[in-house]
Amino acid sequence: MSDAVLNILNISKSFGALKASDDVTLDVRAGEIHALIGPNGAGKSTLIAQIAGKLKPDTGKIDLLGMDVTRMSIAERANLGLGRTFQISELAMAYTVLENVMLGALGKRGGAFRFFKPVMKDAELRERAESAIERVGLSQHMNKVTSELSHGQRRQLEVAVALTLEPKIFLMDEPMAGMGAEGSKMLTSFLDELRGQAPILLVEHDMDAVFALADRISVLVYGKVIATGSVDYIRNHDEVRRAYLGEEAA
Ligand SMILES: Nc1ncnc2c1ncn2[C@@H]1O[C@H](COP(=O)(O)OP(=O)(O)OP(=O)(O)O)[C@@H](O)[C@H]1O
Repeated sequence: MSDAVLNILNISKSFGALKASDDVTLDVRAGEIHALIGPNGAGKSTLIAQIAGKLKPDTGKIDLLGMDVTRMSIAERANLGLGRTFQISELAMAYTVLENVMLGALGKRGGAFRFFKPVMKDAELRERAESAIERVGLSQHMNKVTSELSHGQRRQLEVAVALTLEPKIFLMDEPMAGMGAEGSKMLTSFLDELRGQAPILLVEHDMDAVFALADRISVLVYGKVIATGSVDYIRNHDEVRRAYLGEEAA
């Protein structure tokens, strides 16, 4: 049996006449960071949305841990172990770091927001949240209100929220976006370590981060995967250089 945690098989998705995903097949294997790169509008976010369950593919199949999840809801996929970093807008800005992470853990239990207060006293949940916060290096900011965090710290917080769900795989859509050089470096080393816990499908424009982290890279152009392979293979791939990397790979 293959060690693929996620298998995307012949996925296609059109918006009117536009094929945003065109017969995409790729897998994410245990222990790896698989980067998905491509020019603006290539269909990276559309593909991630189909894996997460936000969009339904027109054709094709998505297997997660050997189960066909193509028709499952976002919540069902999350419960199976599909973690994704939330967009910043999904964090509750008026709440503390700890409260945000506990809210995330609560989601896993199917609880409701109105039960939040008693939940804050739930020792097991709190412990899980605190350990996730520690793992991303935000312990000293545990009781800070989220709106007071820097952009980079909010990114770390998103990962902590995802970690409480004990994901078997992570989807990350441009985690480096808006980070300064120092923040990117820190996040790069964190993701490097995280792959040991759960493999990552990483959409990222920051090529330094991609080349530093990826075990494999898939290149999407006009909705199609034009190449999949190691960093060296992709850097030296003629069509990829023409379509996307240009001088960057030189
Ligand atoms: N809901 C939608 N309705 C119509 N067209 C859409 C929709 N979502 C995406 N598209 C189009 O599908 C194509 C792929 O978009 P997508 O956002 O997936 O690309 P991307 O590779 O993530 O781009 P970027 O790197 O700029 O984020 C684009 O041409 C986009 O305009």
